Amino acid sequence: MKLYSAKQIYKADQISIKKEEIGSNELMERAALQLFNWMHLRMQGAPVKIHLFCGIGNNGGDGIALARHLVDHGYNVEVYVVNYSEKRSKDFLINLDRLKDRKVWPHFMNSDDELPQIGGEDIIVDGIFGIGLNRTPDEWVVKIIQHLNNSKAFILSIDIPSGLFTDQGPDNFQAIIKSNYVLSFQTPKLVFFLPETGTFIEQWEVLDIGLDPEYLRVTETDYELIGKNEVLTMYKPREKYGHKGTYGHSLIIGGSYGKIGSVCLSSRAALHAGSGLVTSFVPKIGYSILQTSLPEVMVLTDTDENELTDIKFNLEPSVIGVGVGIGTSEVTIKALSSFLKSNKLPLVIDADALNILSKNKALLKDLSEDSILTPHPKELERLIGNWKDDFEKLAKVKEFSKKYKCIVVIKGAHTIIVHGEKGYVNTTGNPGMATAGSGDVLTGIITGLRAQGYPALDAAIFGVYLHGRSGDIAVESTGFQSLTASHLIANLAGAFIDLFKMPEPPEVEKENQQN
Ligand SMILES: NC(=O)C1=CN([C@@H]2O[C@H](COP(=O)(O)OP(=O)(O)OC[C@H]3O[C@@H](n4cnc5c(N)ncnc54)[C@H](O)[C@@H]3O)[C@@H](O)[C@H]2O)[C@@H](O)CC1
Ligand SMILES: Nc1ncnc2c1ncn2[C@@H]1O[C@H](COP(=O)(O)OP(=O)(O)O)[C@@H](O)[C@H]1O
Ligand SMILES: [K+]
Repeated sequence: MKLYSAKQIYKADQISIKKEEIGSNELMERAALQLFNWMHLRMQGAPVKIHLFCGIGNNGGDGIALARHLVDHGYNVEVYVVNYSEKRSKDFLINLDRLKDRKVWPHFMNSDDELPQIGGEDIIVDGIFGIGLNRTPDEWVVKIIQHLNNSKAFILSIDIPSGLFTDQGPDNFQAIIKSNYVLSFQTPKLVFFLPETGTFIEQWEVLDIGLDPEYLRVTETDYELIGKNEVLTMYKPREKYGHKGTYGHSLIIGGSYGKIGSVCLSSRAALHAGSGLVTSFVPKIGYSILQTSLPEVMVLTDTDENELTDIKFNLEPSVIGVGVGIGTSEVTIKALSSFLKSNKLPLVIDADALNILSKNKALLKDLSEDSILTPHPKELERLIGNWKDDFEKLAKVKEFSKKYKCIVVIKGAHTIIVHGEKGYVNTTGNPGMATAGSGDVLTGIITGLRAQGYPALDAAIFGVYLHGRSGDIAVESTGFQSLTASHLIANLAGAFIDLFKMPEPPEVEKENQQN
C-alpha cells in the first residue's frame, strides 16, 4: 500500500473534484458520512456524550459536518470550535451554517477561555488540525490538546492526530493529540509508523473517500507499507524438479567464545527459510556445538579457537551472512577487512560486522553491490551519526544507501527497508520480539531467501515480513514475555503457509454457505 504525502493527497483531492465535477464540499460530505457510518455502526445510538473539537480548516469542517449527522441521528453532542485563526475555510463555513440551521451552537474557544469538563466515559472527536498543519500550534491550543490528552475519554481523530505534521518531525511533543483511534482518509500517513510519532496512534483505519483511483495508481510514493499483498508477488514457488542445488548455499560467518548461539540461530533460520544448503564458519570452539545442535548444517572453522582471525573457505556460496556474535577484537577487524576486500559475493551484514564498519568507514566501499545491512537503532547511529528526528534519520539512510549502493534494514517496531530514495515500511511483528537473538534470526532468514535467488531488495522486504509474521503467530501460544528467538524459527513454517491462507469469511457468510 502506498503512503502518500500531504502534497499528493491535496493533488488527488483537486483532480477528483475536477474529474468528477463535484464541489470540494461534496468531498467533505463524503468524508463526514464515512466518519458518521463508522461511529454509528459501533455506537448504535448509545447516549454517550460526544465532544467534537473542530479547527477552522477542512479538518474542522469534517468535524462540523460529522456533528450534523450525529445530531440528525439523535446523538448527544457538544461542539467546540478552536478558533486559532481568522482564515476559516470555505467548506468549514458552509458546514457551520448547516449546523446552525439545526439550532446547534458550537462553543467558540479562544485563548483565554476555560477548558470544558470531559468525563472519563465520554468520547472526543479530534478535528482540530489535519494534514494542513504547517507550524506548531500556539501555546493556548497546546493547552487544549493537553487537556484532551489528560482526560480519560476515548479520542477518535479525524484523518491524523491533531498537532502531528504529515511529512516532518514534531518540534513540540506536548502539542500532539494522543489518539486511541485514527480514521485516516484514503491512506495511512508515514508518521503513524515512525518510532517518535507512532506512539501517538493506538489504532488506525483507512476510510476510502473515493479519491481519483487513476491518480493514486500512477503516482509514485517515497514510502510503501508492506503487508501480505505486497510480499505475495515476490514469492518464488518451489519447482517440482528442483534440488538442493537449485535453492542455493548460505554461508553464515560469525561467532566467538560465548556467542556461538547467534550462529546457531542464524544458520537454523537460513535453513527454515528454504536455503538448499547451509554452512557455518565459526572459531574452533563452535565446531561441536553446531554439529550437535544442527545436523543439517555443515561447519567450517577458523584456525583460532575462540574468535575469527582468518576468514578463508574453499567453497562458493550463493550468499554470505556475516557478523553475528563476532565481537570487535583487533584480529577479527583485520580478518573481516581482508575478507571484505576480496569478497565479490552477495552479503547480509549484521551486528558486530556493522560496528566494525562504523569504526572503519573506509571498508564500506569494499562491500559487494546490493549488500543488505541490518542495523538496530544503536548500530545505525554508529553507522550514520545521530539525527534530529525520524525524518532526518530516513534522509541520512537514503543518502547512505545511494552512496554505498546498499540496502539498509532499519530494525524496530516497524522495520523500514531503505533502497536508494525508496522506503518500505513493514507491518508485521510485535513487542514480544524484543528479545535476545531475534535479530540473528532475521539475518538468517534474509540470507536464506537471498540464497534461493530472491533479488536483494525482495529478500530484505520479504525476510522482514516473514520474521514479523512468525513472531505474530508465535505470540499466540507463547504470549509476549515468553517469546524467544527460537520460537521465531519454529513458526517460520506457519508464516509461509499463512501467505496462501484465505481470510476467514464473516460469520453471516459462513451460515449462508452452509444453507
Ligand atoms: N482529500 C482529502 O483527503 C480531504 C481532506 N479533508 C480534510 O481536510 C484536511 C486538511 O484541511 P486543511 O488544508 O484546511 O488544513 P487543516 O484543517 O489541517 O488546518 C487548517 C488550516 O490552519 C492553518 N494552520 C496550520 N497550522 C497552523 C497552526 N499551527 N496554527 C494556526 N493555523 C494553522 C493552515 O493554513 C491550514 O490550512 C484533511 O486533514 C482532512 O481532514 C476532507 O475535507 C475531505 C477531503
Ligand atoms: N516492539 C517490537 N515490535 C516488532 N518487532 C520488534 C520489536 N522489537 C524488536 N523487534 C524486532 O526484533 C529484532 C531485534 O533485533 P536486534 O535488536 O538485532 O536483536 P538481537 O541483537 O538480540 O538479535 C528486529 O528485527 C526488530 O525489528
Ligand atoms: K485531526
